[in-house]
Amino acid sequence: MARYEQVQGTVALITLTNPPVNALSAAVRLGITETVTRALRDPEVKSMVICGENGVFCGGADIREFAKPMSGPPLVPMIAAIEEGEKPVVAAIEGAAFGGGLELALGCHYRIAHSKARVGLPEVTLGLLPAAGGTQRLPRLIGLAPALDLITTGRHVTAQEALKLGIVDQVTDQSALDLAIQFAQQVVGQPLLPRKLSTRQTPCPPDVDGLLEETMAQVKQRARGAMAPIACVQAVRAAATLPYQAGMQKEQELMATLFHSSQARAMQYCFFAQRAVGRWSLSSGAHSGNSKPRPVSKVAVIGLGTMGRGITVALVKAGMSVLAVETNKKQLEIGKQMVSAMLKHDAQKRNATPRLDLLHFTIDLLELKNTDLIIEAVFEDMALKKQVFKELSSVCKADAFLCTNTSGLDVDELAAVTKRPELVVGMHFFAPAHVMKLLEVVHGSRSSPEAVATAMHLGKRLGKVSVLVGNCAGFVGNRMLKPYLEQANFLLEEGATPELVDGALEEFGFPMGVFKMSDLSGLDVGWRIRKEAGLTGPNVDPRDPPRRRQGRRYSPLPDLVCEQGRLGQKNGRGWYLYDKPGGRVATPDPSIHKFLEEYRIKHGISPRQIDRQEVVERCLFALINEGFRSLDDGIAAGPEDIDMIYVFGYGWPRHRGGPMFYAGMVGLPRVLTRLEHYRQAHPEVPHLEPSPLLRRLVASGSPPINKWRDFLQRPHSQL
Ligand SMILES: CCCCCCCCCCCCC[C@H](O)CC(=O)SCCNC(=O)CCNC(=O)[C@H](O)C(C)(C)COP(=O)(O)OP(=O)(O)OC[C@H]1O[C@@H](n2cnc3c(N)ncnc32)[C@H](O)[C@@H]1OP(=O)(O)O
Ligand SMILES: NC(=O)c1ccc[n+]([C@@H]2O[C@H](COP(=O)([O-])OP(=O)(O)OC[C@H]3O[C@@H](n4cnc5c(N)ncnc54)[C@H](O)[C@@H]3O)[C@@H](O)[C@H]2O)c1
Repeated sequence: MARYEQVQGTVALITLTNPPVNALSAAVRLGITETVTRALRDPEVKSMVICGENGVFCGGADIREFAKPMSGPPLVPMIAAIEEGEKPVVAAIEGAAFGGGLELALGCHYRIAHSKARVGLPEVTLGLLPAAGGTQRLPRLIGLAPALDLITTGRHVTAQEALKLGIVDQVTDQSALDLAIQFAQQVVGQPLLPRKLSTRQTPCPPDVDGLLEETMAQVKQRARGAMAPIACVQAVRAAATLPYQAGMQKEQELMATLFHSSQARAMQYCFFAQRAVGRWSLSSGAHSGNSKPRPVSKVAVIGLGTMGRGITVALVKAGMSVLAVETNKKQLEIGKQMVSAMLKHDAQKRNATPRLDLLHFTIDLLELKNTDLIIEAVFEDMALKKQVFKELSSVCKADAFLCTNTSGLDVDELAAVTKRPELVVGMHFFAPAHVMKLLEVVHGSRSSPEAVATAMHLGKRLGKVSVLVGNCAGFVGNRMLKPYLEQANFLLEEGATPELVDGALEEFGFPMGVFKMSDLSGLDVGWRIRKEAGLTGPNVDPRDPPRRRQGRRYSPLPDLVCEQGRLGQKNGRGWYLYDKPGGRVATPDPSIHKFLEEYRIKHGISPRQIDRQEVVERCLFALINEGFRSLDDGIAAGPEDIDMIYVFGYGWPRHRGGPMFYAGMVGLPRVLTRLEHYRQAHPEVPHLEPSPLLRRLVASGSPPINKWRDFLQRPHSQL
């Protein structure tokens, strides 16, 4: 797993050979240990170069090995042997040097990078810290503040930034390997001690404690309960305050607390799940491996509201030409101003030029005749969307794909009004569409594999995590959100306050609780949907009592709040009070408390003490239960799909792995028992009835999450 060659007479070239990313598996570590020992012993060899095969230096430790018993030579002594050796070693970094890969490079005496290479210590994103000396060597090389930044965020750094920071010694547009070999010959005989990072002092600012405290406070706030970022600060502190060996000891101790933690397992599960959801398949036998996307160069976006603007920005940022369409000149001008401003703002942040030349605006649908793919983002109104799809079907070229950004309407119903139902798919973006990483690609019953492949591929080009889902009301994400919102409202009826519910969910790790999130989205959005569904407004069945609709318990609280003119952040009043319309800082509102008290009195409800555990269980177990139903219906292909939808689209804390992974961590029998308990207490809430799949899994001994697919009633039946 490490190839040994002698080049230019005196240079030992060691190549890591473990495709696709040359991860440091046990075999690779053994290969490095043996080849380095050989080179150090060979009197003909004066220096060494370490590189990776196939244009990638090294993607770090082999993450798949973390779940198995450790075998092979450990990384720390392997890297120490390279650094301590008396022959200069140069790392030739092409592609990527991440995690253990960069730590290996830091053990080398020099680093040469290709201009397209990226480096970083992303262990924190796996629930770990860089534990092969990274927390001790990087600060000694680049200083305390930049090392804290890189290690606590895990961000990837370009070769140019790495050169500026001093992580690499040279960057080249040519072959990094050729330059490294040349370099390795030139440095023979030069003093090696100053190049050994373990011998250096960490460059620190005068107020070390102040910097560490400030960083710790920021990290704790960002971490939302994740342990790894905090351990990263503690480890880097050791690099600034302790001798090297004691720092290494601290690094190992901190790693020991993280390594087998549920958070690390959750985050490593997310790493692989994110990649797995890209490998989609349909019941027809079509799959990502045998279905080719069609090239798309011209895209149109219909509707330049909240979503259309974000989608347009995302497309332009990916270098695509976009024709943006609105109903009239006034709306078009507003949309144009907004999109241009968003692109300029984004370019300014990146010190780049906004690609306004890729944007075209029109109110004339006839201009769409050469477009390859159209994304409709008009109001959530089936009649309007059908009208738009009919027009698109007649004006667009026969093989153009027609996609809808609907949040949950029936994709088949839209496809049916076109002459090309096989080219219709859902592309459900999340707000703000140029920021949020999730794309639900909705497969209608007649969507072709080519249409699915093209939408999935387009999502990838936009930098999204694309997840293929089936067609049902709300698809996967919004369908599961319904019981979650419902439970939150019931908790208010029973005695909770918005801040109690939100506090419990934020403590769980969500960036904001359900009521703050609703205020942010706008309370009128759900109100409109409930009116259309006949749950409130003039279409309600007059025989329904106020707290019952369509045969089940219903809470009119959100409708009553809207009727008071409280629409959320947009007008400064929702479940909370804001300093001004559009304000972001939520303050508990005594008039909402009074309103809730009066409501309970009116409906004869005796408020009770509700604790945080009940909030988490009622809201999240109801959501998880619907996740099991979506799996059993074949609307979600697997638990990983649901988990990635929630992590990337709904702010589910990554260190808890997603709702389905979390259910497995809590224990399926416990989730079942608690749902049964709440169902008994609230017999009029069908969403609390444990799903048949959950029952089957528990009856089968609660198999691990990677076996759940074997228990599905209709695997892929809807896809
Ligand atoms: C009492 C107990 C004491 C316990 C103490 C234990 C001490 C243990 C000592 C450990 C020492 C720690 C060493 C180190 O600090 C830890 C690490 O290095 S962790 C790994 C850090 N690296 C990363 O996070 C990088 C991960 N990879 C990527 O970001 C990307 O893959 C890439 C390298 C940028 C390449 O991107 P792409 O080209 O887009 O390719 P893909 O992402 O699709 O990947 C292709 C394929 O490769 C698989 N893969 C990638 N990286 C790894 C890896 N590091 N290990 C295993 N597999 C990897 C990836 O999953 C893809 O495969 P697929 O999933 O599609 O089958
Ligand atoms: N807002 C969200 O958070 C969100 C998230 C995901 C999906 N969606 C979905 O995206 C779609 C758009 O939602 P939004 O929030 O952007 O709505 P919005 O009200 O902000 O914007 C809709 C835009 O469509 C334009 N429009 C209406 N009819 C049109 C027509 N015939 N031709 C061209 N333009 C037309 C309107 O002028 C308006 O600018 C909806 O289907 C919604 O359910 C919204």
